[in-house]
Amino acid sequence: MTAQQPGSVRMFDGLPSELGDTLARLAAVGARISRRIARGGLEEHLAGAVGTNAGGDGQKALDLIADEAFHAALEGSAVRWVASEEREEASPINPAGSLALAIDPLDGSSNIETNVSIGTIFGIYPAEATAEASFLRPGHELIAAGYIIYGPQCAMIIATPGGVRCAILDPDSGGFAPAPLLRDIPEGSCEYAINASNYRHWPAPIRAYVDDMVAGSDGPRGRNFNMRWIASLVAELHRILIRGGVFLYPGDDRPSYAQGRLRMVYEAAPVAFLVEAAGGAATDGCERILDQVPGSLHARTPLVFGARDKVARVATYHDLDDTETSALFTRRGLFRS
Ligand SMILES: O=P(O)(O)OC[C@H]1O[C@](O)(COP(=O)(O)O)[C@@H](O)[C@@H]1O
Ligand SMILES: [Mg+2]
Ligand SMILES: [Mg+2]
Repeated sequence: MTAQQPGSVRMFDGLPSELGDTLARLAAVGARISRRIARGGLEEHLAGAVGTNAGGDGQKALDLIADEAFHAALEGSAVRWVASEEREEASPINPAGSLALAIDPLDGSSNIETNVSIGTIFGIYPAEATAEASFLRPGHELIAAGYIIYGPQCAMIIATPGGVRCAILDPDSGGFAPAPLLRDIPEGSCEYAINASNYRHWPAPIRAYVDDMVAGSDGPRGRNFNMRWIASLVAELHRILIRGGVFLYPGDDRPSYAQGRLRMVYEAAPVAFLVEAAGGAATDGCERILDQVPGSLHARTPLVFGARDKVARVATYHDLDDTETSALFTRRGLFRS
């Protein structure tokens, strides 16, 4: 692999130049954030609390550092609008720009001080005359989506209608190097990811689905499963792209969690676009994420994504009637795999 300088457009060969340039700018910022994370705790405390964002989440220092760095890097670019998790309203950048960028500048903020993988998630639409028209639209209108993962290895994964690209940051040169293309999401994994501490708050179909996996070889699925929960969406996504499995963040009955925790515009839609490009599926439990239109910039949605067969199975639990979802798993023989 040949290392390239951050921001080099070679990584984005074959893409329209304005899109390639925008992605190169995101890559350059990602490389700088990765270095800053690696030095976290030496000169600065990146996990220090600094405020609250429009979604009501506490903001950490790195949330704002990343948000400001991405906005600054887009000055003079083809980006007309930026919608960020950290800003209540979308920001106008270049009135003549043709692109609209939705971004979660720093995903997995609760993990900053724990030295666990965190990331940046983004989706790019053709820009419209207003921010609302640019972002409040179905995700299938995205022209690119991707993420940068800041982990033991920093990698950037991008999906366009032409396929999925992967590049890895060479820490010696400071440049991204193209890496072999990922395969489609593997089927047959026994791993699922969900924050099980919310079990008592979940709707009955999600409880039934998880009950049947927890029952393992003694239950209707007749096999054992393994659970993972990193609490960094990018890290769960990266694992699922590499190894398969399924991720669930359902709506639940906690105050303000009726639509789950994850936001449609800059988390769920870009993730869904990428997962579908990698041969997987993404739904809100039943319906395809990419067909849904968010009602506002920070609207939440339940999110289920991963291997197609697993995501489809979650939907089948929503077709069961109440007596079946509330029954003990031994009564759901229907789902024996
Ligand atoms: O703490 P919980 O409820 O398990 O939620 C974890 C989820 O929240 C997130 O951290 C939300 O993203 P932000 O860190 O960008 O707010 C996801 O990365 C993760 O999947
Ligand atoms: Mg996030
Ligand atoms: Mg975030």
